[in-house]
Amino acid sequence: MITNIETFLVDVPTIRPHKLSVATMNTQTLVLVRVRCEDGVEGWGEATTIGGLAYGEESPESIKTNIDTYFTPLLLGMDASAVARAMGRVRKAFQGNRFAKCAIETALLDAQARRLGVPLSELLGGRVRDALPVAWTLASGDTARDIAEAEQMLELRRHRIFKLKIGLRPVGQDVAHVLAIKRALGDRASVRVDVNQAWSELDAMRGIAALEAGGIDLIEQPVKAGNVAALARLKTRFDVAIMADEALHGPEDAMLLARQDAADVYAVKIAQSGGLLAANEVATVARLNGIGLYGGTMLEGGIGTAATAHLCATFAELAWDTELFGPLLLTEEVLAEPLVYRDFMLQVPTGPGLGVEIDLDKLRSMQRR
Ligand SMILES: O=C(O)C[C@H]1C=CC(=O)O1
Ligand SMILES: [Mn+2]
Repeated sequence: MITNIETFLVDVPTIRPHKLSVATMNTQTLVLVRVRCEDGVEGWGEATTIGGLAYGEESPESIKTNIDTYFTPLLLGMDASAVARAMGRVRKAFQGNRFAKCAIETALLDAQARRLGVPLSELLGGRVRDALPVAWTLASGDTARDIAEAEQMLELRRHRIFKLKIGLRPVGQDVAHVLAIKRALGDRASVRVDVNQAWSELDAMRGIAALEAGGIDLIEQPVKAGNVAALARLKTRFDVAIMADEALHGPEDAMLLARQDAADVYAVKIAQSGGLLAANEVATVARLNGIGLYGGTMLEGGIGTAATAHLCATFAELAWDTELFGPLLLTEEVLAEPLVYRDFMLQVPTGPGLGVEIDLDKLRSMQRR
């Protein structure tokens, strides 16, 4: 039986400013959920988003309030080991709130996997890989600093895939910035861009042509999420891979984008999808339509990152790797033992459930009050 649900907001400074077209992040607010059960088992989930309300329509504060006010009273007393049944009631009772649903579902699945003594990946169908290649986002806003950061990551053997955040400056300036970085790194790295919806279709036609000619491998969400027709036209027009991110809010969007042949790659994000199982459905739609997969992040800490890693470990094909670097962007760790990044890969935890332990004292000392 579910006996207690607790939510935490934790403000953690980033290691440097992280500049997106929609926000500049100097701190990240982790939204964490602990579900405790009568049998002594507990599970953790995460509902972290980016830039308050700048990126999505759920804020850290609204997620916490909605879980505390609506989800918790509904869930208390339910059978903790009947996860699908509990989530069915949640989905029936509450519209939207994908991040909150993801955190609750993750916590229930973490608890159930611990109860069964298996890694979460085994509840999700079984892992086919133990480590995942991880991209790093260069987003300091400064070309020379980004190149130095990339060189350092290559030297450390931590990342050899780099995603550049653009869309804030005029197209010509952004293109010059990206191509300078690509020229410096050459064939030693895959360089990709994320426009976070900032371009018009005309901007995109100019920008993508230049980026494609300069050897950039992937263009993420160049135009507005709602402009699926433009995304489809860009996919047809260019050879370089086009990835849908903000346009994807779960399995229905995955179907819609596939029907319109709008993207070569899907960024699979568990919170954006409304949970691990919905994210798995997004991946299934992609697979059935010949669309490549990329393990995406909302710059979560160790809990959400581990959860996504367990899901990605079950994908037969993961052609575009992952960007599961969230904890590395933060100055503080909430896990007792940090996730292991080695040889350009994140090692998927092997212990029961998420396979991570939370440092509760530390968490409480950082908790927003
Ligand atoms: O992909 C996004 O839009 C959000 C996020 C993921 C990596 C990063 O730097 O920002
Ligand atoms: Mn993105």
